[in-house]
Amino acid sequence: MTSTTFPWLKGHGTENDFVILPDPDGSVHGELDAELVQFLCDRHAGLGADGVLRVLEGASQQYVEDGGDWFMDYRNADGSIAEMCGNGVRVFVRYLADAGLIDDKPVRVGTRAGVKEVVQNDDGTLTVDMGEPTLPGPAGIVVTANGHQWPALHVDMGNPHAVAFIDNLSEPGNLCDQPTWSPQEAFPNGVNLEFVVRRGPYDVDMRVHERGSGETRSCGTGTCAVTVAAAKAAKQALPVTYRVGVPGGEVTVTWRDDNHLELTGPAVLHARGDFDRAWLNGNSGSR
Ligand SMILES: N[C@@H](CCC[C@H](N)C(=O)O)C(=O)O
Repeated sequence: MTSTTFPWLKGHGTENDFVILPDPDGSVHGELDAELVQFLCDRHAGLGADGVLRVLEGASQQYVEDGGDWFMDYRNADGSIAEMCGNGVRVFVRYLADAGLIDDKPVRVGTRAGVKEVVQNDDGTLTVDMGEPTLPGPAGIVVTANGHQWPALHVDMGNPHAVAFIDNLSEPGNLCDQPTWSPQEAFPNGVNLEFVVRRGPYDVDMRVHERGSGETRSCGTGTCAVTVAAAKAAKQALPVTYRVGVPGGEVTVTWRDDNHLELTGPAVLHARGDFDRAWLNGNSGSR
């Protein structure tokens, strides 16, 4: 039996924004359903967000075998489940700290892409050990947007990314429209698409079309995928650190010599409230 009202918060990491749903033992939302996620993320009829972060205590989680102190149950705006969210996990830990649920020690957050350790830095940023990238291929992936085509590199950060280097960030046009890729079989479960301009040896800017959310103002796993693609393209030795600019700000990504990626960036909480499920039921006929 799920509760009639439930608390929510809003937060963002470089303007990749999320509805946070505290649900320590899973009793508030039960099996979080896609329709509720879609409603909460709706920018006109709901609260508006790129995704939902449900906060579960590690002990109650059932999704990852190797544990974690907390579990981040991440959903895209369309209600689909994704393995990992690099901006979301920083916002998740910001919430835990703000709620007094953790101290200032590193926290281990379970995700569907394994456990991620997050450190709160003295300057207010958070650093996430994002783990190792893989480059599953195949070679010859092509991404098409706005009548342009680019070769792209498949980088897996627990979730799938295709990274294309372009000349100008306006070339992909209106990324509200879904870009396409070939071969289709390269990404049977969909893909996050990054469009990148190199500004310097360790400096890039990007836009992203996220699987399940459309164009967003930032994507943390995407900034890691882009760092991998950029460092590989330039044949740079590890460790290497990049500044990655996104429409909503910038982050720093280090590809360490142990092959792990480390993502550092801000996380902000900016609103909270209580939601009455009756409103959802009452409004469902008018959508
Ligand atoms: N915005 C996130 C990524 C969220 C998941 C992605 N849309 C997917 O479906 O894989 C990030 O900051 O990493």
